[in-house]
Amino acid sequence: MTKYILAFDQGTTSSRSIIFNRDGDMLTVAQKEFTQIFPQPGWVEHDADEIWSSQVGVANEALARIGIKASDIAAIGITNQRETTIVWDRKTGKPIYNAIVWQDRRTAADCDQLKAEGLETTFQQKTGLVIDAYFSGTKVKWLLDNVPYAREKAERGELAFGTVDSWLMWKLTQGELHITDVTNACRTLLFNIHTQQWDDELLSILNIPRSLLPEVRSSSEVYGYTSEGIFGSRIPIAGIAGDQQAATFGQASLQSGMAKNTYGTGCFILLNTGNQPMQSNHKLLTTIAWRINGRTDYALEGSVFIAGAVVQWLRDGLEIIKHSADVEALAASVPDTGGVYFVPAFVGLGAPYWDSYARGTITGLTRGSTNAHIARAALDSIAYQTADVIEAMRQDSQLHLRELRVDGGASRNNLLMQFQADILGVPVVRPKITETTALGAAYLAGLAIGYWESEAEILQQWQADQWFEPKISADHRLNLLDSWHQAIAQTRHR
Ligand SMILES: Nc1ncnc2c1ncn2[C@@H]1O[C@H](COP(=O)(O)OP(=O)(O)O)[C@@H](O)[C@H]1O
Ligand SMILES: O=P(O)(O)OC[C@H](O)CO
Repeated sequence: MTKYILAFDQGTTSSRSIIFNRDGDMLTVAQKEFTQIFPQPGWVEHDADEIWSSQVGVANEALARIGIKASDIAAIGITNQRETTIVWDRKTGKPIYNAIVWQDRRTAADCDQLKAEGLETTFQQKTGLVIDAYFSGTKVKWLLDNVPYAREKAERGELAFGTVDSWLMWKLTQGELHITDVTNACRTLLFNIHTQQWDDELLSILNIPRSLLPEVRSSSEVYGYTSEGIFGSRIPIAGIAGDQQAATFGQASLQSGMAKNTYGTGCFILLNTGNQPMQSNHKLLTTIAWRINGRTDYALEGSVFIAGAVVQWLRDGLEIIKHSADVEALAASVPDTGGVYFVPAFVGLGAPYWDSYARGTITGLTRGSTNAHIARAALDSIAYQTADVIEAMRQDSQLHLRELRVDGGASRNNLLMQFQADILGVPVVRPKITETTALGAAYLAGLAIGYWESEAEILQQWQADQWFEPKISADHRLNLLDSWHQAIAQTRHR
């Protein structure tokens, strides 16, 4: 009987389950959006039970669609929205509060306080991260300080913390396993990326008891099996990685110097830097790309908070398009932005600025500006933000990128991809399989059980679909970037 790999891709806006075969072909995708909860401005939550029910629901749907059973699945790989924080009661298995999502800014003032205490270097040297509300650490502290009796319970060892991978693993094994992998652990502000251990000094700064924390494992190994009641028969769970690291793996950016950008709600650019962590001098993150068979690869990451989400705002806020895909035709109806620049700092700015208090700005409007100019400026902003990150990577690593591999919903937009190549002066390449996040998780699981033999096999499976070559002159590029940086300056919080 042919066996398949089932990937769980638990994202910010939807849960997806995708089934792959040995050739890395996608046989089916089942997807379900779930509720986004905005209790206050700047706060974003998910219902952790809905995360679980939607994920298991789409897994069953995917199996049913192609008429296979759990016993036909060789292994499950899990990939997930990162940093999103869940704390649950070990005895009842019930979350003590909603999941606090990576986008949530409620702990921005706590982060300011940590910075004022001069702790930036300590956190950066140990975790590779900047102090920001984006990461899990201050979210866990907030839960312990604000949910009634949470701290007392945590101190008695009654609570468990996990990112979404840990939560899914706990549910899949009915409370048998409380684990995470290094790629998720390294996004918490609590994990030392050099020793690959939870760090007592950081735990004490944030006042988080160690008993809350999951055991940290590699990204590719048989961690355990799904409980019998869930899919009928027990399936090995053999891969875990945060979604951006999984996408880097799925893009076969397996060698130092290779980079990918995923254009979803935000944009996440990861540059593989090989077996040594590279510290950034330009506010990029040093992150673990994966750990396989005792070997750790690292990446430099630039996280941009608003990318495809600016297109959603054109759709839902301004209502100038009906569907996200309509933005391409509207933007292409004008030759350029007519001098309009749009900085979509709706939730502040991520890398390389890390300005929590910047807000969105549109500059250069004239009587001649139209919806089309604004749409084009919105698309361009995605490419400019990426260019800022890649310039910071160039300065940090001295590497000149040979190509940028792209994926994610907005990478379908050819106008955007062409402008991305133009503004970078680097070719952009879109692969045949753009579900690279799920594919990466499938590969990690498959490697652990010998379904795929080696990373060399994975390198061979990656195939380009479309190339976008830079077409504008270096002078034109510099002028555009200069105007963009003037717009950024107007956006910054002073
Ligand atoms: N043709 C398009 N042009 C620009 N943006 C698009 C297009 N199609 C989808 N998007 C944007 O891509 C995002 C969805 O991509 P996806 O990879 O599913 O994101 P996520 O995993 O963050 O939920 C949405 O923000 C949407 O506005
Ligand atoms: O779920 P996505 O694709 O928006 O990715 C979210 C990132 O993991 C946040 O760090």
